[in-house]
Amino acid sequence: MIKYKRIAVKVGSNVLTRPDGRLDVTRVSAIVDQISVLHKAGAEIILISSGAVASGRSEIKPHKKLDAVSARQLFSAVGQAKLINRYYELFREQGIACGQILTTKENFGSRSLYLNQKNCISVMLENKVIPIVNENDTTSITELMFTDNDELSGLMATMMDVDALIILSNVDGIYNGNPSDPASHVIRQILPGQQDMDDYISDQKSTLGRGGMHTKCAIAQKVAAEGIAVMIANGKKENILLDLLKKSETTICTLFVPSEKEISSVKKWIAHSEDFAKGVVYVNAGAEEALLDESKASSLLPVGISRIEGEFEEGDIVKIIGESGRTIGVGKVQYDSASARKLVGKKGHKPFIHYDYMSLD
Ligand SMILES: Nc1ncnc2c1ncn2[C@@H]1O[C@H](COP(=O)(O)OP(=O)(O)O)[C@@H](O)[C@H]1O
Ligand SMILES: N[C@@H](CCC(=O)OP(=O)(O)O)C(=O)O
Repeated sequence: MIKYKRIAVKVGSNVLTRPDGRLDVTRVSAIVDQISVLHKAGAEIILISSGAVASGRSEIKPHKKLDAVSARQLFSAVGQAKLINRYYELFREQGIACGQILTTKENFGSRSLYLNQKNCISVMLENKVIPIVNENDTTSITELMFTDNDELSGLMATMMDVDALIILSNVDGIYNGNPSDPASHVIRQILPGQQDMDDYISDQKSTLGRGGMHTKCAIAQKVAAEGIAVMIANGKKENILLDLLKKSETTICTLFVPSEKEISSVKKWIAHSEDFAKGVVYVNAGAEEALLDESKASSLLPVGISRIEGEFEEGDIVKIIGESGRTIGVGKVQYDSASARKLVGKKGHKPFIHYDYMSLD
């Protein structure tokens, strides 16, 4: 019996490649076998798989030295084809259909693109097809790339309302010190709103990883705050996925305990939309206090605004900043910037951001 119905599984580059950089077909096969068991037991799995750049790099030797962007484009174009081909054949041997989704950060930037993408994955799941998601590294513009696939997996987990997100890396979880120091151990559980983890985590990364443990941890905390259980575990261990789900008490990982607070799906989208903010709204002290008062739900009214920056349309996302300069949150606006500027500080108008369309930090 599996505890979770819908699960997002993210597999890092290092899990899927050998020390010499080649695709580790045995590991890919082991991951596919475990996902197949879960799929056959009735779980809906969304696989977020890195490994395109790493598998392309070992496949092709460029004629001349390439700049970073060209190298990423070339290696991912070749590597993604190789990777998805492996997955396709391995899932087919299990009698399971899989499909490829290559996405970019822009696809999360507007509600319509977001819902379109959500629809695609929903229809795949309804038809028992396993979605295999990766960033489209061939067309992603450097400034608009996901920090790494951990960020992408967090967005996917929230968008698809999964019950659990499992992040498979090359370490057993988050250590309370340097993972290679025998004196440090894996932190087994992190409660909602718990401590700042930065003291434990170094900037050290695995050889092929992009974001490192800092992003993994920040994403995991954000996703858990939205009610989704998150586990960081070692994808190189035999049967790790099945053990995490069937022998959770005894399997080493870092579990981010999900918050019990109910959050609407639009609020979840807004919570992950800060990078797409088209403008900034500065609020006065009274409005800041009202917004941050957890005992009641307050919308942001024009009377609480002191200044507006940027040009935006109704329905765009803006960042909310308090008098001290601190970012309070983000929200979807009910005015365009020109109309809003005319109403700054004025009473008796509809909310600039309704509470239901606001996510506070
Ligand atoms: N406190 C910590 N606990 C665990 N790993 C850590 C810690 N601090 C830094 N790391 C590094 O984070 C790496 C995993 O992140 P990353 O390189 O992004 O992997 P992936 O390819 O799986 O996304 C580990 O290999 C480890 O070197
Ligand atoms: N989209 C890239 C993934 C880069 C990345 O985020 O890697 P990782 O930190 O190992 O999950 C690829 O497939 O190579």
